[in-house]
Amino acid sequence: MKKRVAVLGSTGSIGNQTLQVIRNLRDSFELIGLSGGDNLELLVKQIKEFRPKIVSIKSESNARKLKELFPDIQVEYGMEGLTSVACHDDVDIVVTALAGGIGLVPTYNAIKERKNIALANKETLVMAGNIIINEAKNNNVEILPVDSEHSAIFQCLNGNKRHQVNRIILTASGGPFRGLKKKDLSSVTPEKALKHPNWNMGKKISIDSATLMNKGLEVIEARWLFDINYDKIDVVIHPQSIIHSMVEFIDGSILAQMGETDMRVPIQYALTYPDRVFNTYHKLDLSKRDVLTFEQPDLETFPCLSLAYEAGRMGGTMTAVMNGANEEAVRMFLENKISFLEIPLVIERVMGKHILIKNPGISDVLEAEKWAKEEAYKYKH
Ligand SMILES: NC(=O)C1=CN([C@@H]2O[C@H](COP(=O)(O)OP(=O)(O)OC[C@H]3O[C@@H](n4cnc5c(N)ncnc54)[C@H](OP(=O)(O)O)[C@@H]3O)[C@@H](O)[C@H]2O)C=CC1
Ligand SMILES: CC(=O)[C@@H](O)[C@H](O)COP(=O)(O)O
Ligand SMILES: [Mn+2]
Repeated sequence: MKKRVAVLGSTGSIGNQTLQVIRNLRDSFELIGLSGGDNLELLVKQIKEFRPKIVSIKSESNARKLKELFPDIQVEYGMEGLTSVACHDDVDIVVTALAGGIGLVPTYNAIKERKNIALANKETLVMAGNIIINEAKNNNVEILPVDSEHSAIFQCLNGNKRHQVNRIILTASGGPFRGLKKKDLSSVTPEKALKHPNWNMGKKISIDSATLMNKGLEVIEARWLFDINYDKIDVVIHPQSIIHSMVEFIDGSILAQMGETDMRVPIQYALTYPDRVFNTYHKLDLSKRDVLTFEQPDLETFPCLSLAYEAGRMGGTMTAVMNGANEEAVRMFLENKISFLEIPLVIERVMGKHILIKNPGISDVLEAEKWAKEEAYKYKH
C-alpha cells in the first residue's frame, strides 16, 4: 500500500527535495497535501504535477487565485490551512519543512490526529520538545528525523541499547566564517553569511549555520529526539560535512554515519523507514576525499552555541524565547538592520529579561515566543 504524504513548506529547500524523493518513488508514495508561503508560481507547478487533494498557501488572496485555477482541489490558507493539510483524513505522514516557529502548531495538531511526522522543522522541538514528545507518545506517533545529524544519530542508535550510549557527537561544518574572529566579522554582509560551504539551504537555516545557532538548535533537538542529557551531547567542528554525526558507546566504540551532502538521503530514509530503498543519487567516494578533519567550536567568536546550551538547561519557556529572539534577530540581520555580531547580543538580552515558566503548556510556549520576538524587535526600534 502507498504511504500517503503531506508536505508543509513544499516550495522550500527541504520541501522541493522531498518532492524529488517522492517523484523517484512514485510506486511507494501518494502526495495528499502541499503547502507554500509566498512562492505561488512554484506551488502552482507542484499542484499541476502531483494533483494533491488539499493545498494551503500563506495569503487569502493567493488562495483565491488557486481556487480559480484548481476548482476540484481543496484550497486553504494561513495557519489554519497548514493544520488542515497536516491533519487531512487521508494523510499517514507529514513532512514538516516549514522554516521557523511557524512549524510548531500544525505539527502539534497533526500529532494529535495521529499522523506520523518526518521532522525537518527543528524549531518545533526547540520550542516545545517536552510537549511534542509526550504528545507523540500518548498518540503512538513516530517522529522520524530528517535533519542530517539526527538522521545520522538515529541510524547509529538502531539496534543498540540506549543505556549503553555514552554520548552523542553532533558534527558542525563551522559555517562560512569558520576560523575568523570577532574583529573580522563586524561588517559581514547577509550575502556572505548566506554562502554555506557545503549545503544549499533556505535563508534562515543558512544564517543559523553561520552563527552556530543551527548547532545550538540541533543540540536541543537531539535532547528531545533521543531523550538524552545536555551533558552527553557534544559538538565537534568537521568542515567537510561528510560524517553527519556520531554516537559513542560505553565501551569506547564510536559509530558514525557518512554520506555526500545530499538532504534527499535523510529525507528518503525518514519516509521509507524502517526500509532502505535504492536510489541513483551521487554516492560518497572516500578515495576522492583526502582529509576528514575535526576541531573544537570557537565559542568566544560564536556564542550562540553556548546560549542554546544555556536555554536548553534552563528548560521551560526559555528555549521558545531563545528561538523567537533568534528568528527575529536573523530577520533584522537579513534586512541590514543589525550586524552579524549583534545577533547573539539580541538573543542574550531577550533571554535575560524573560521570566521562566517551568512547565509550560502549548499556549505558554506560543506566548513566550511572541513576547521574545517583540522584545528582540525593540533592540533596533
Ligand atoms: N534546507 C536544508 O537543507 C535543511 C533544513 N532543515 C530545516 O528544515 C526546515 C526548512 O528549511 P528550508 O527548507 O531550508 O527552508 P526554506 O526557507 O527553503 O523553506 C521554507 C518553507 O516554508 C514556507 N513558509 C515560510 N513561511 C511561511 C508562512 N508564514 N506560511 C506558510 N509557509 C511558509 C516557505 O514558502 P515560500 O518559499 O513559498 O515562501 C517554504 O516552503 C527548517 O526548520 C530548517 O532548519 C534541516 C536540515 C537541512
Ligand atoms: C543539512 C543539515 O542538516 C544542516 O543542518 C547542516 O548541518 C547545516 O550545517 P552546519 O553544520 O554548518 O550547521
Ligand atoms: Mn542539520
